[in-house]
Amino acid sequence: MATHNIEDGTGGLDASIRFELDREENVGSGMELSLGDFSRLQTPYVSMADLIAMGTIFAYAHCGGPKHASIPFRAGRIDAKTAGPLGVPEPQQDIQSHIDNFKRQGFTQSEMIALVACGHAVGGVSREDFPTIVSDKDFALFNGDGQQRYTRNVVTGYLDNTTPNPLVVSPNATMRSDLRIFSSDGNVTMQRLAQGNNFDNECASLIQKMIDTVPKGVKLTDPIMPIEYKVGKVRLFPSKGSDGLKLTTTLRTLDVNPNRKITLFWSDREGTKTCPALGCSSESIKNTEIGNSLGNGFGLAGITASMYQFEATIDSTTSISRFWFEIDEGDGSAKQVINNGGQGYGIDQDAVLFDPARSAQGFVPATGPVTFITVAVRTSKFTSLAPSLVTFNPSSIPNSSPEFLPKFSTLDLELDATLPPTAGYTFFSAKVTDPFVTSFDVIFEGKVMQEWVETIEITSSLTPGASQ
Ligand code: HEM
Repeated sequence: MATHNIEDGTGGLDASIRFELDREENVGSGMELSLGDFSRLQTPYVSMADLIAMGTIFAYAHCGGPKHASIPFRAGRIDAKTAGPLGVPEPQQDIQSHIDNFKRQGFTQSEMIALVACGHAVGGVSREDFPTIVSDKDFALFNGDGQQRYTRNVVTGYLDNTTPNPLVVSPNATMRSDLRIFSSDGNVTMQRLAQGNNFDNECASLIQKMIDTVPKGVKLTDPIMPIEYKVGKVRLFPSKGSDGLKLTTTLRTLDVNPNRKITLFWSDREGTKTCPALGCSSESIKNTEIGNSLGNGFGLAGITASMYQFEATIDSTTSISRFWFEIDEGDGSAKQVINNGGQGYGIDQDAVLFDPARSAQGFVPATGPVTFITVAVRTSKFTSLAPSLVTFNPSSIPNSSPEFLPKFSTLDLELDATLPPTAGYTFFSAKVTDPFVTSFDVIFEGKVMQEWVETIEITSSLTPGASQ
């Protein structure tokens, strides 16, 4: 975001760093390593810039950032297609350059002082990148805590002259940028940060301001908070053991109640031949507690949530048009219906379906790691055109450059003679040999029929030695 210019709205957190790694001002391998880590989480819907913002929030929490000052996440950042202007501040620059640089980005002098202190509340300087700052060890921490964790010691240690921060005490006075910055207003800001919870609170709001600094025209969402009931991915496919269809989905609730029972209801696609007027039903088959660690957004927000799994058998002749849930908390209170404001959750089509039961991942001796993807097409809808896939490799690995740009590829499916037609469906399969593909869309007659199927949804393994 150091490229932002508040006057003309250009630059900001747009992941242009991926095209700027060879610049002098971006010395070191840290950025490339972080981009490599984040890149695997890119999806067709989540930009690298959003991942950098989210990574900052998680890093802050995981390094011991305070729970009372967590940073809200807003989404919607758009990745730059090319490098941005120069602008990352460097330690040898004079104080006026730093004040001007931060002003260009939209930060006052006092905000600059606090933000630099917040940034340097974790991490340190490595000798390899800055031998003129650190010469006696490989890595010198900013804080006097001796540990890689967030601490306001970067402020208190500076004020009481015990800080080991190399950008304050380096023998090379030219490189003491933190000293020049922290003292630039006569320590007024640093004194304020040392009081009460000021450091935690100001860091949270300034780091939020930093990650929400985006180019003009990019519109960020409101902070993303978990909704009370969240329906997960829905898959409908011909059952393997019977002549029916299988529907799998999940419902996430925001708390844990061991007495809770959730039932899935659905209505037919082709009228009400088999389901009673109030719908067919199936109880959840499993529930799992999620979110009790910092590893996900629930943990960060201090919430423990539950995920209920459903696996219902549907008559393939009547099929399914919509579904809903009924929740019994088991405490005598009235049952609650979760039905998308009365409309139910729709199944938009049952003609072309990704089939997780007939798809598999594994290792084929001749080819290496492979994913066999099967798609079921309602035999009555099948013309002569087979479905195809658009696959997504988030970081173009193994042929990736340090830019870690995602790669889309098209792959045709072929009629699969090993899978006899079942429940009115004919099966088509494709072999994906790129082990880095993380998701795909299923296309039929030029339309996206199944969007963003993730390869982690394929849980079956190939029998060793299979060649399929
Ligand atoms: C005038 C402004 C700044 C200067 C001159 C500066 C300078 C530096 C230098 C020289 C390093 C060592 C990098 C290395 O060894 O490869 C560093 C590390 C770091 N800086 Fe800054 N910085 C500034 C502002 C910021 C800001 C605003 C933040 C974030 C809010 C920040 C966060 C960090 C972090 C987290 C590290 C540790 C990286 C690690 O441990 O690998 N810095 N900074």
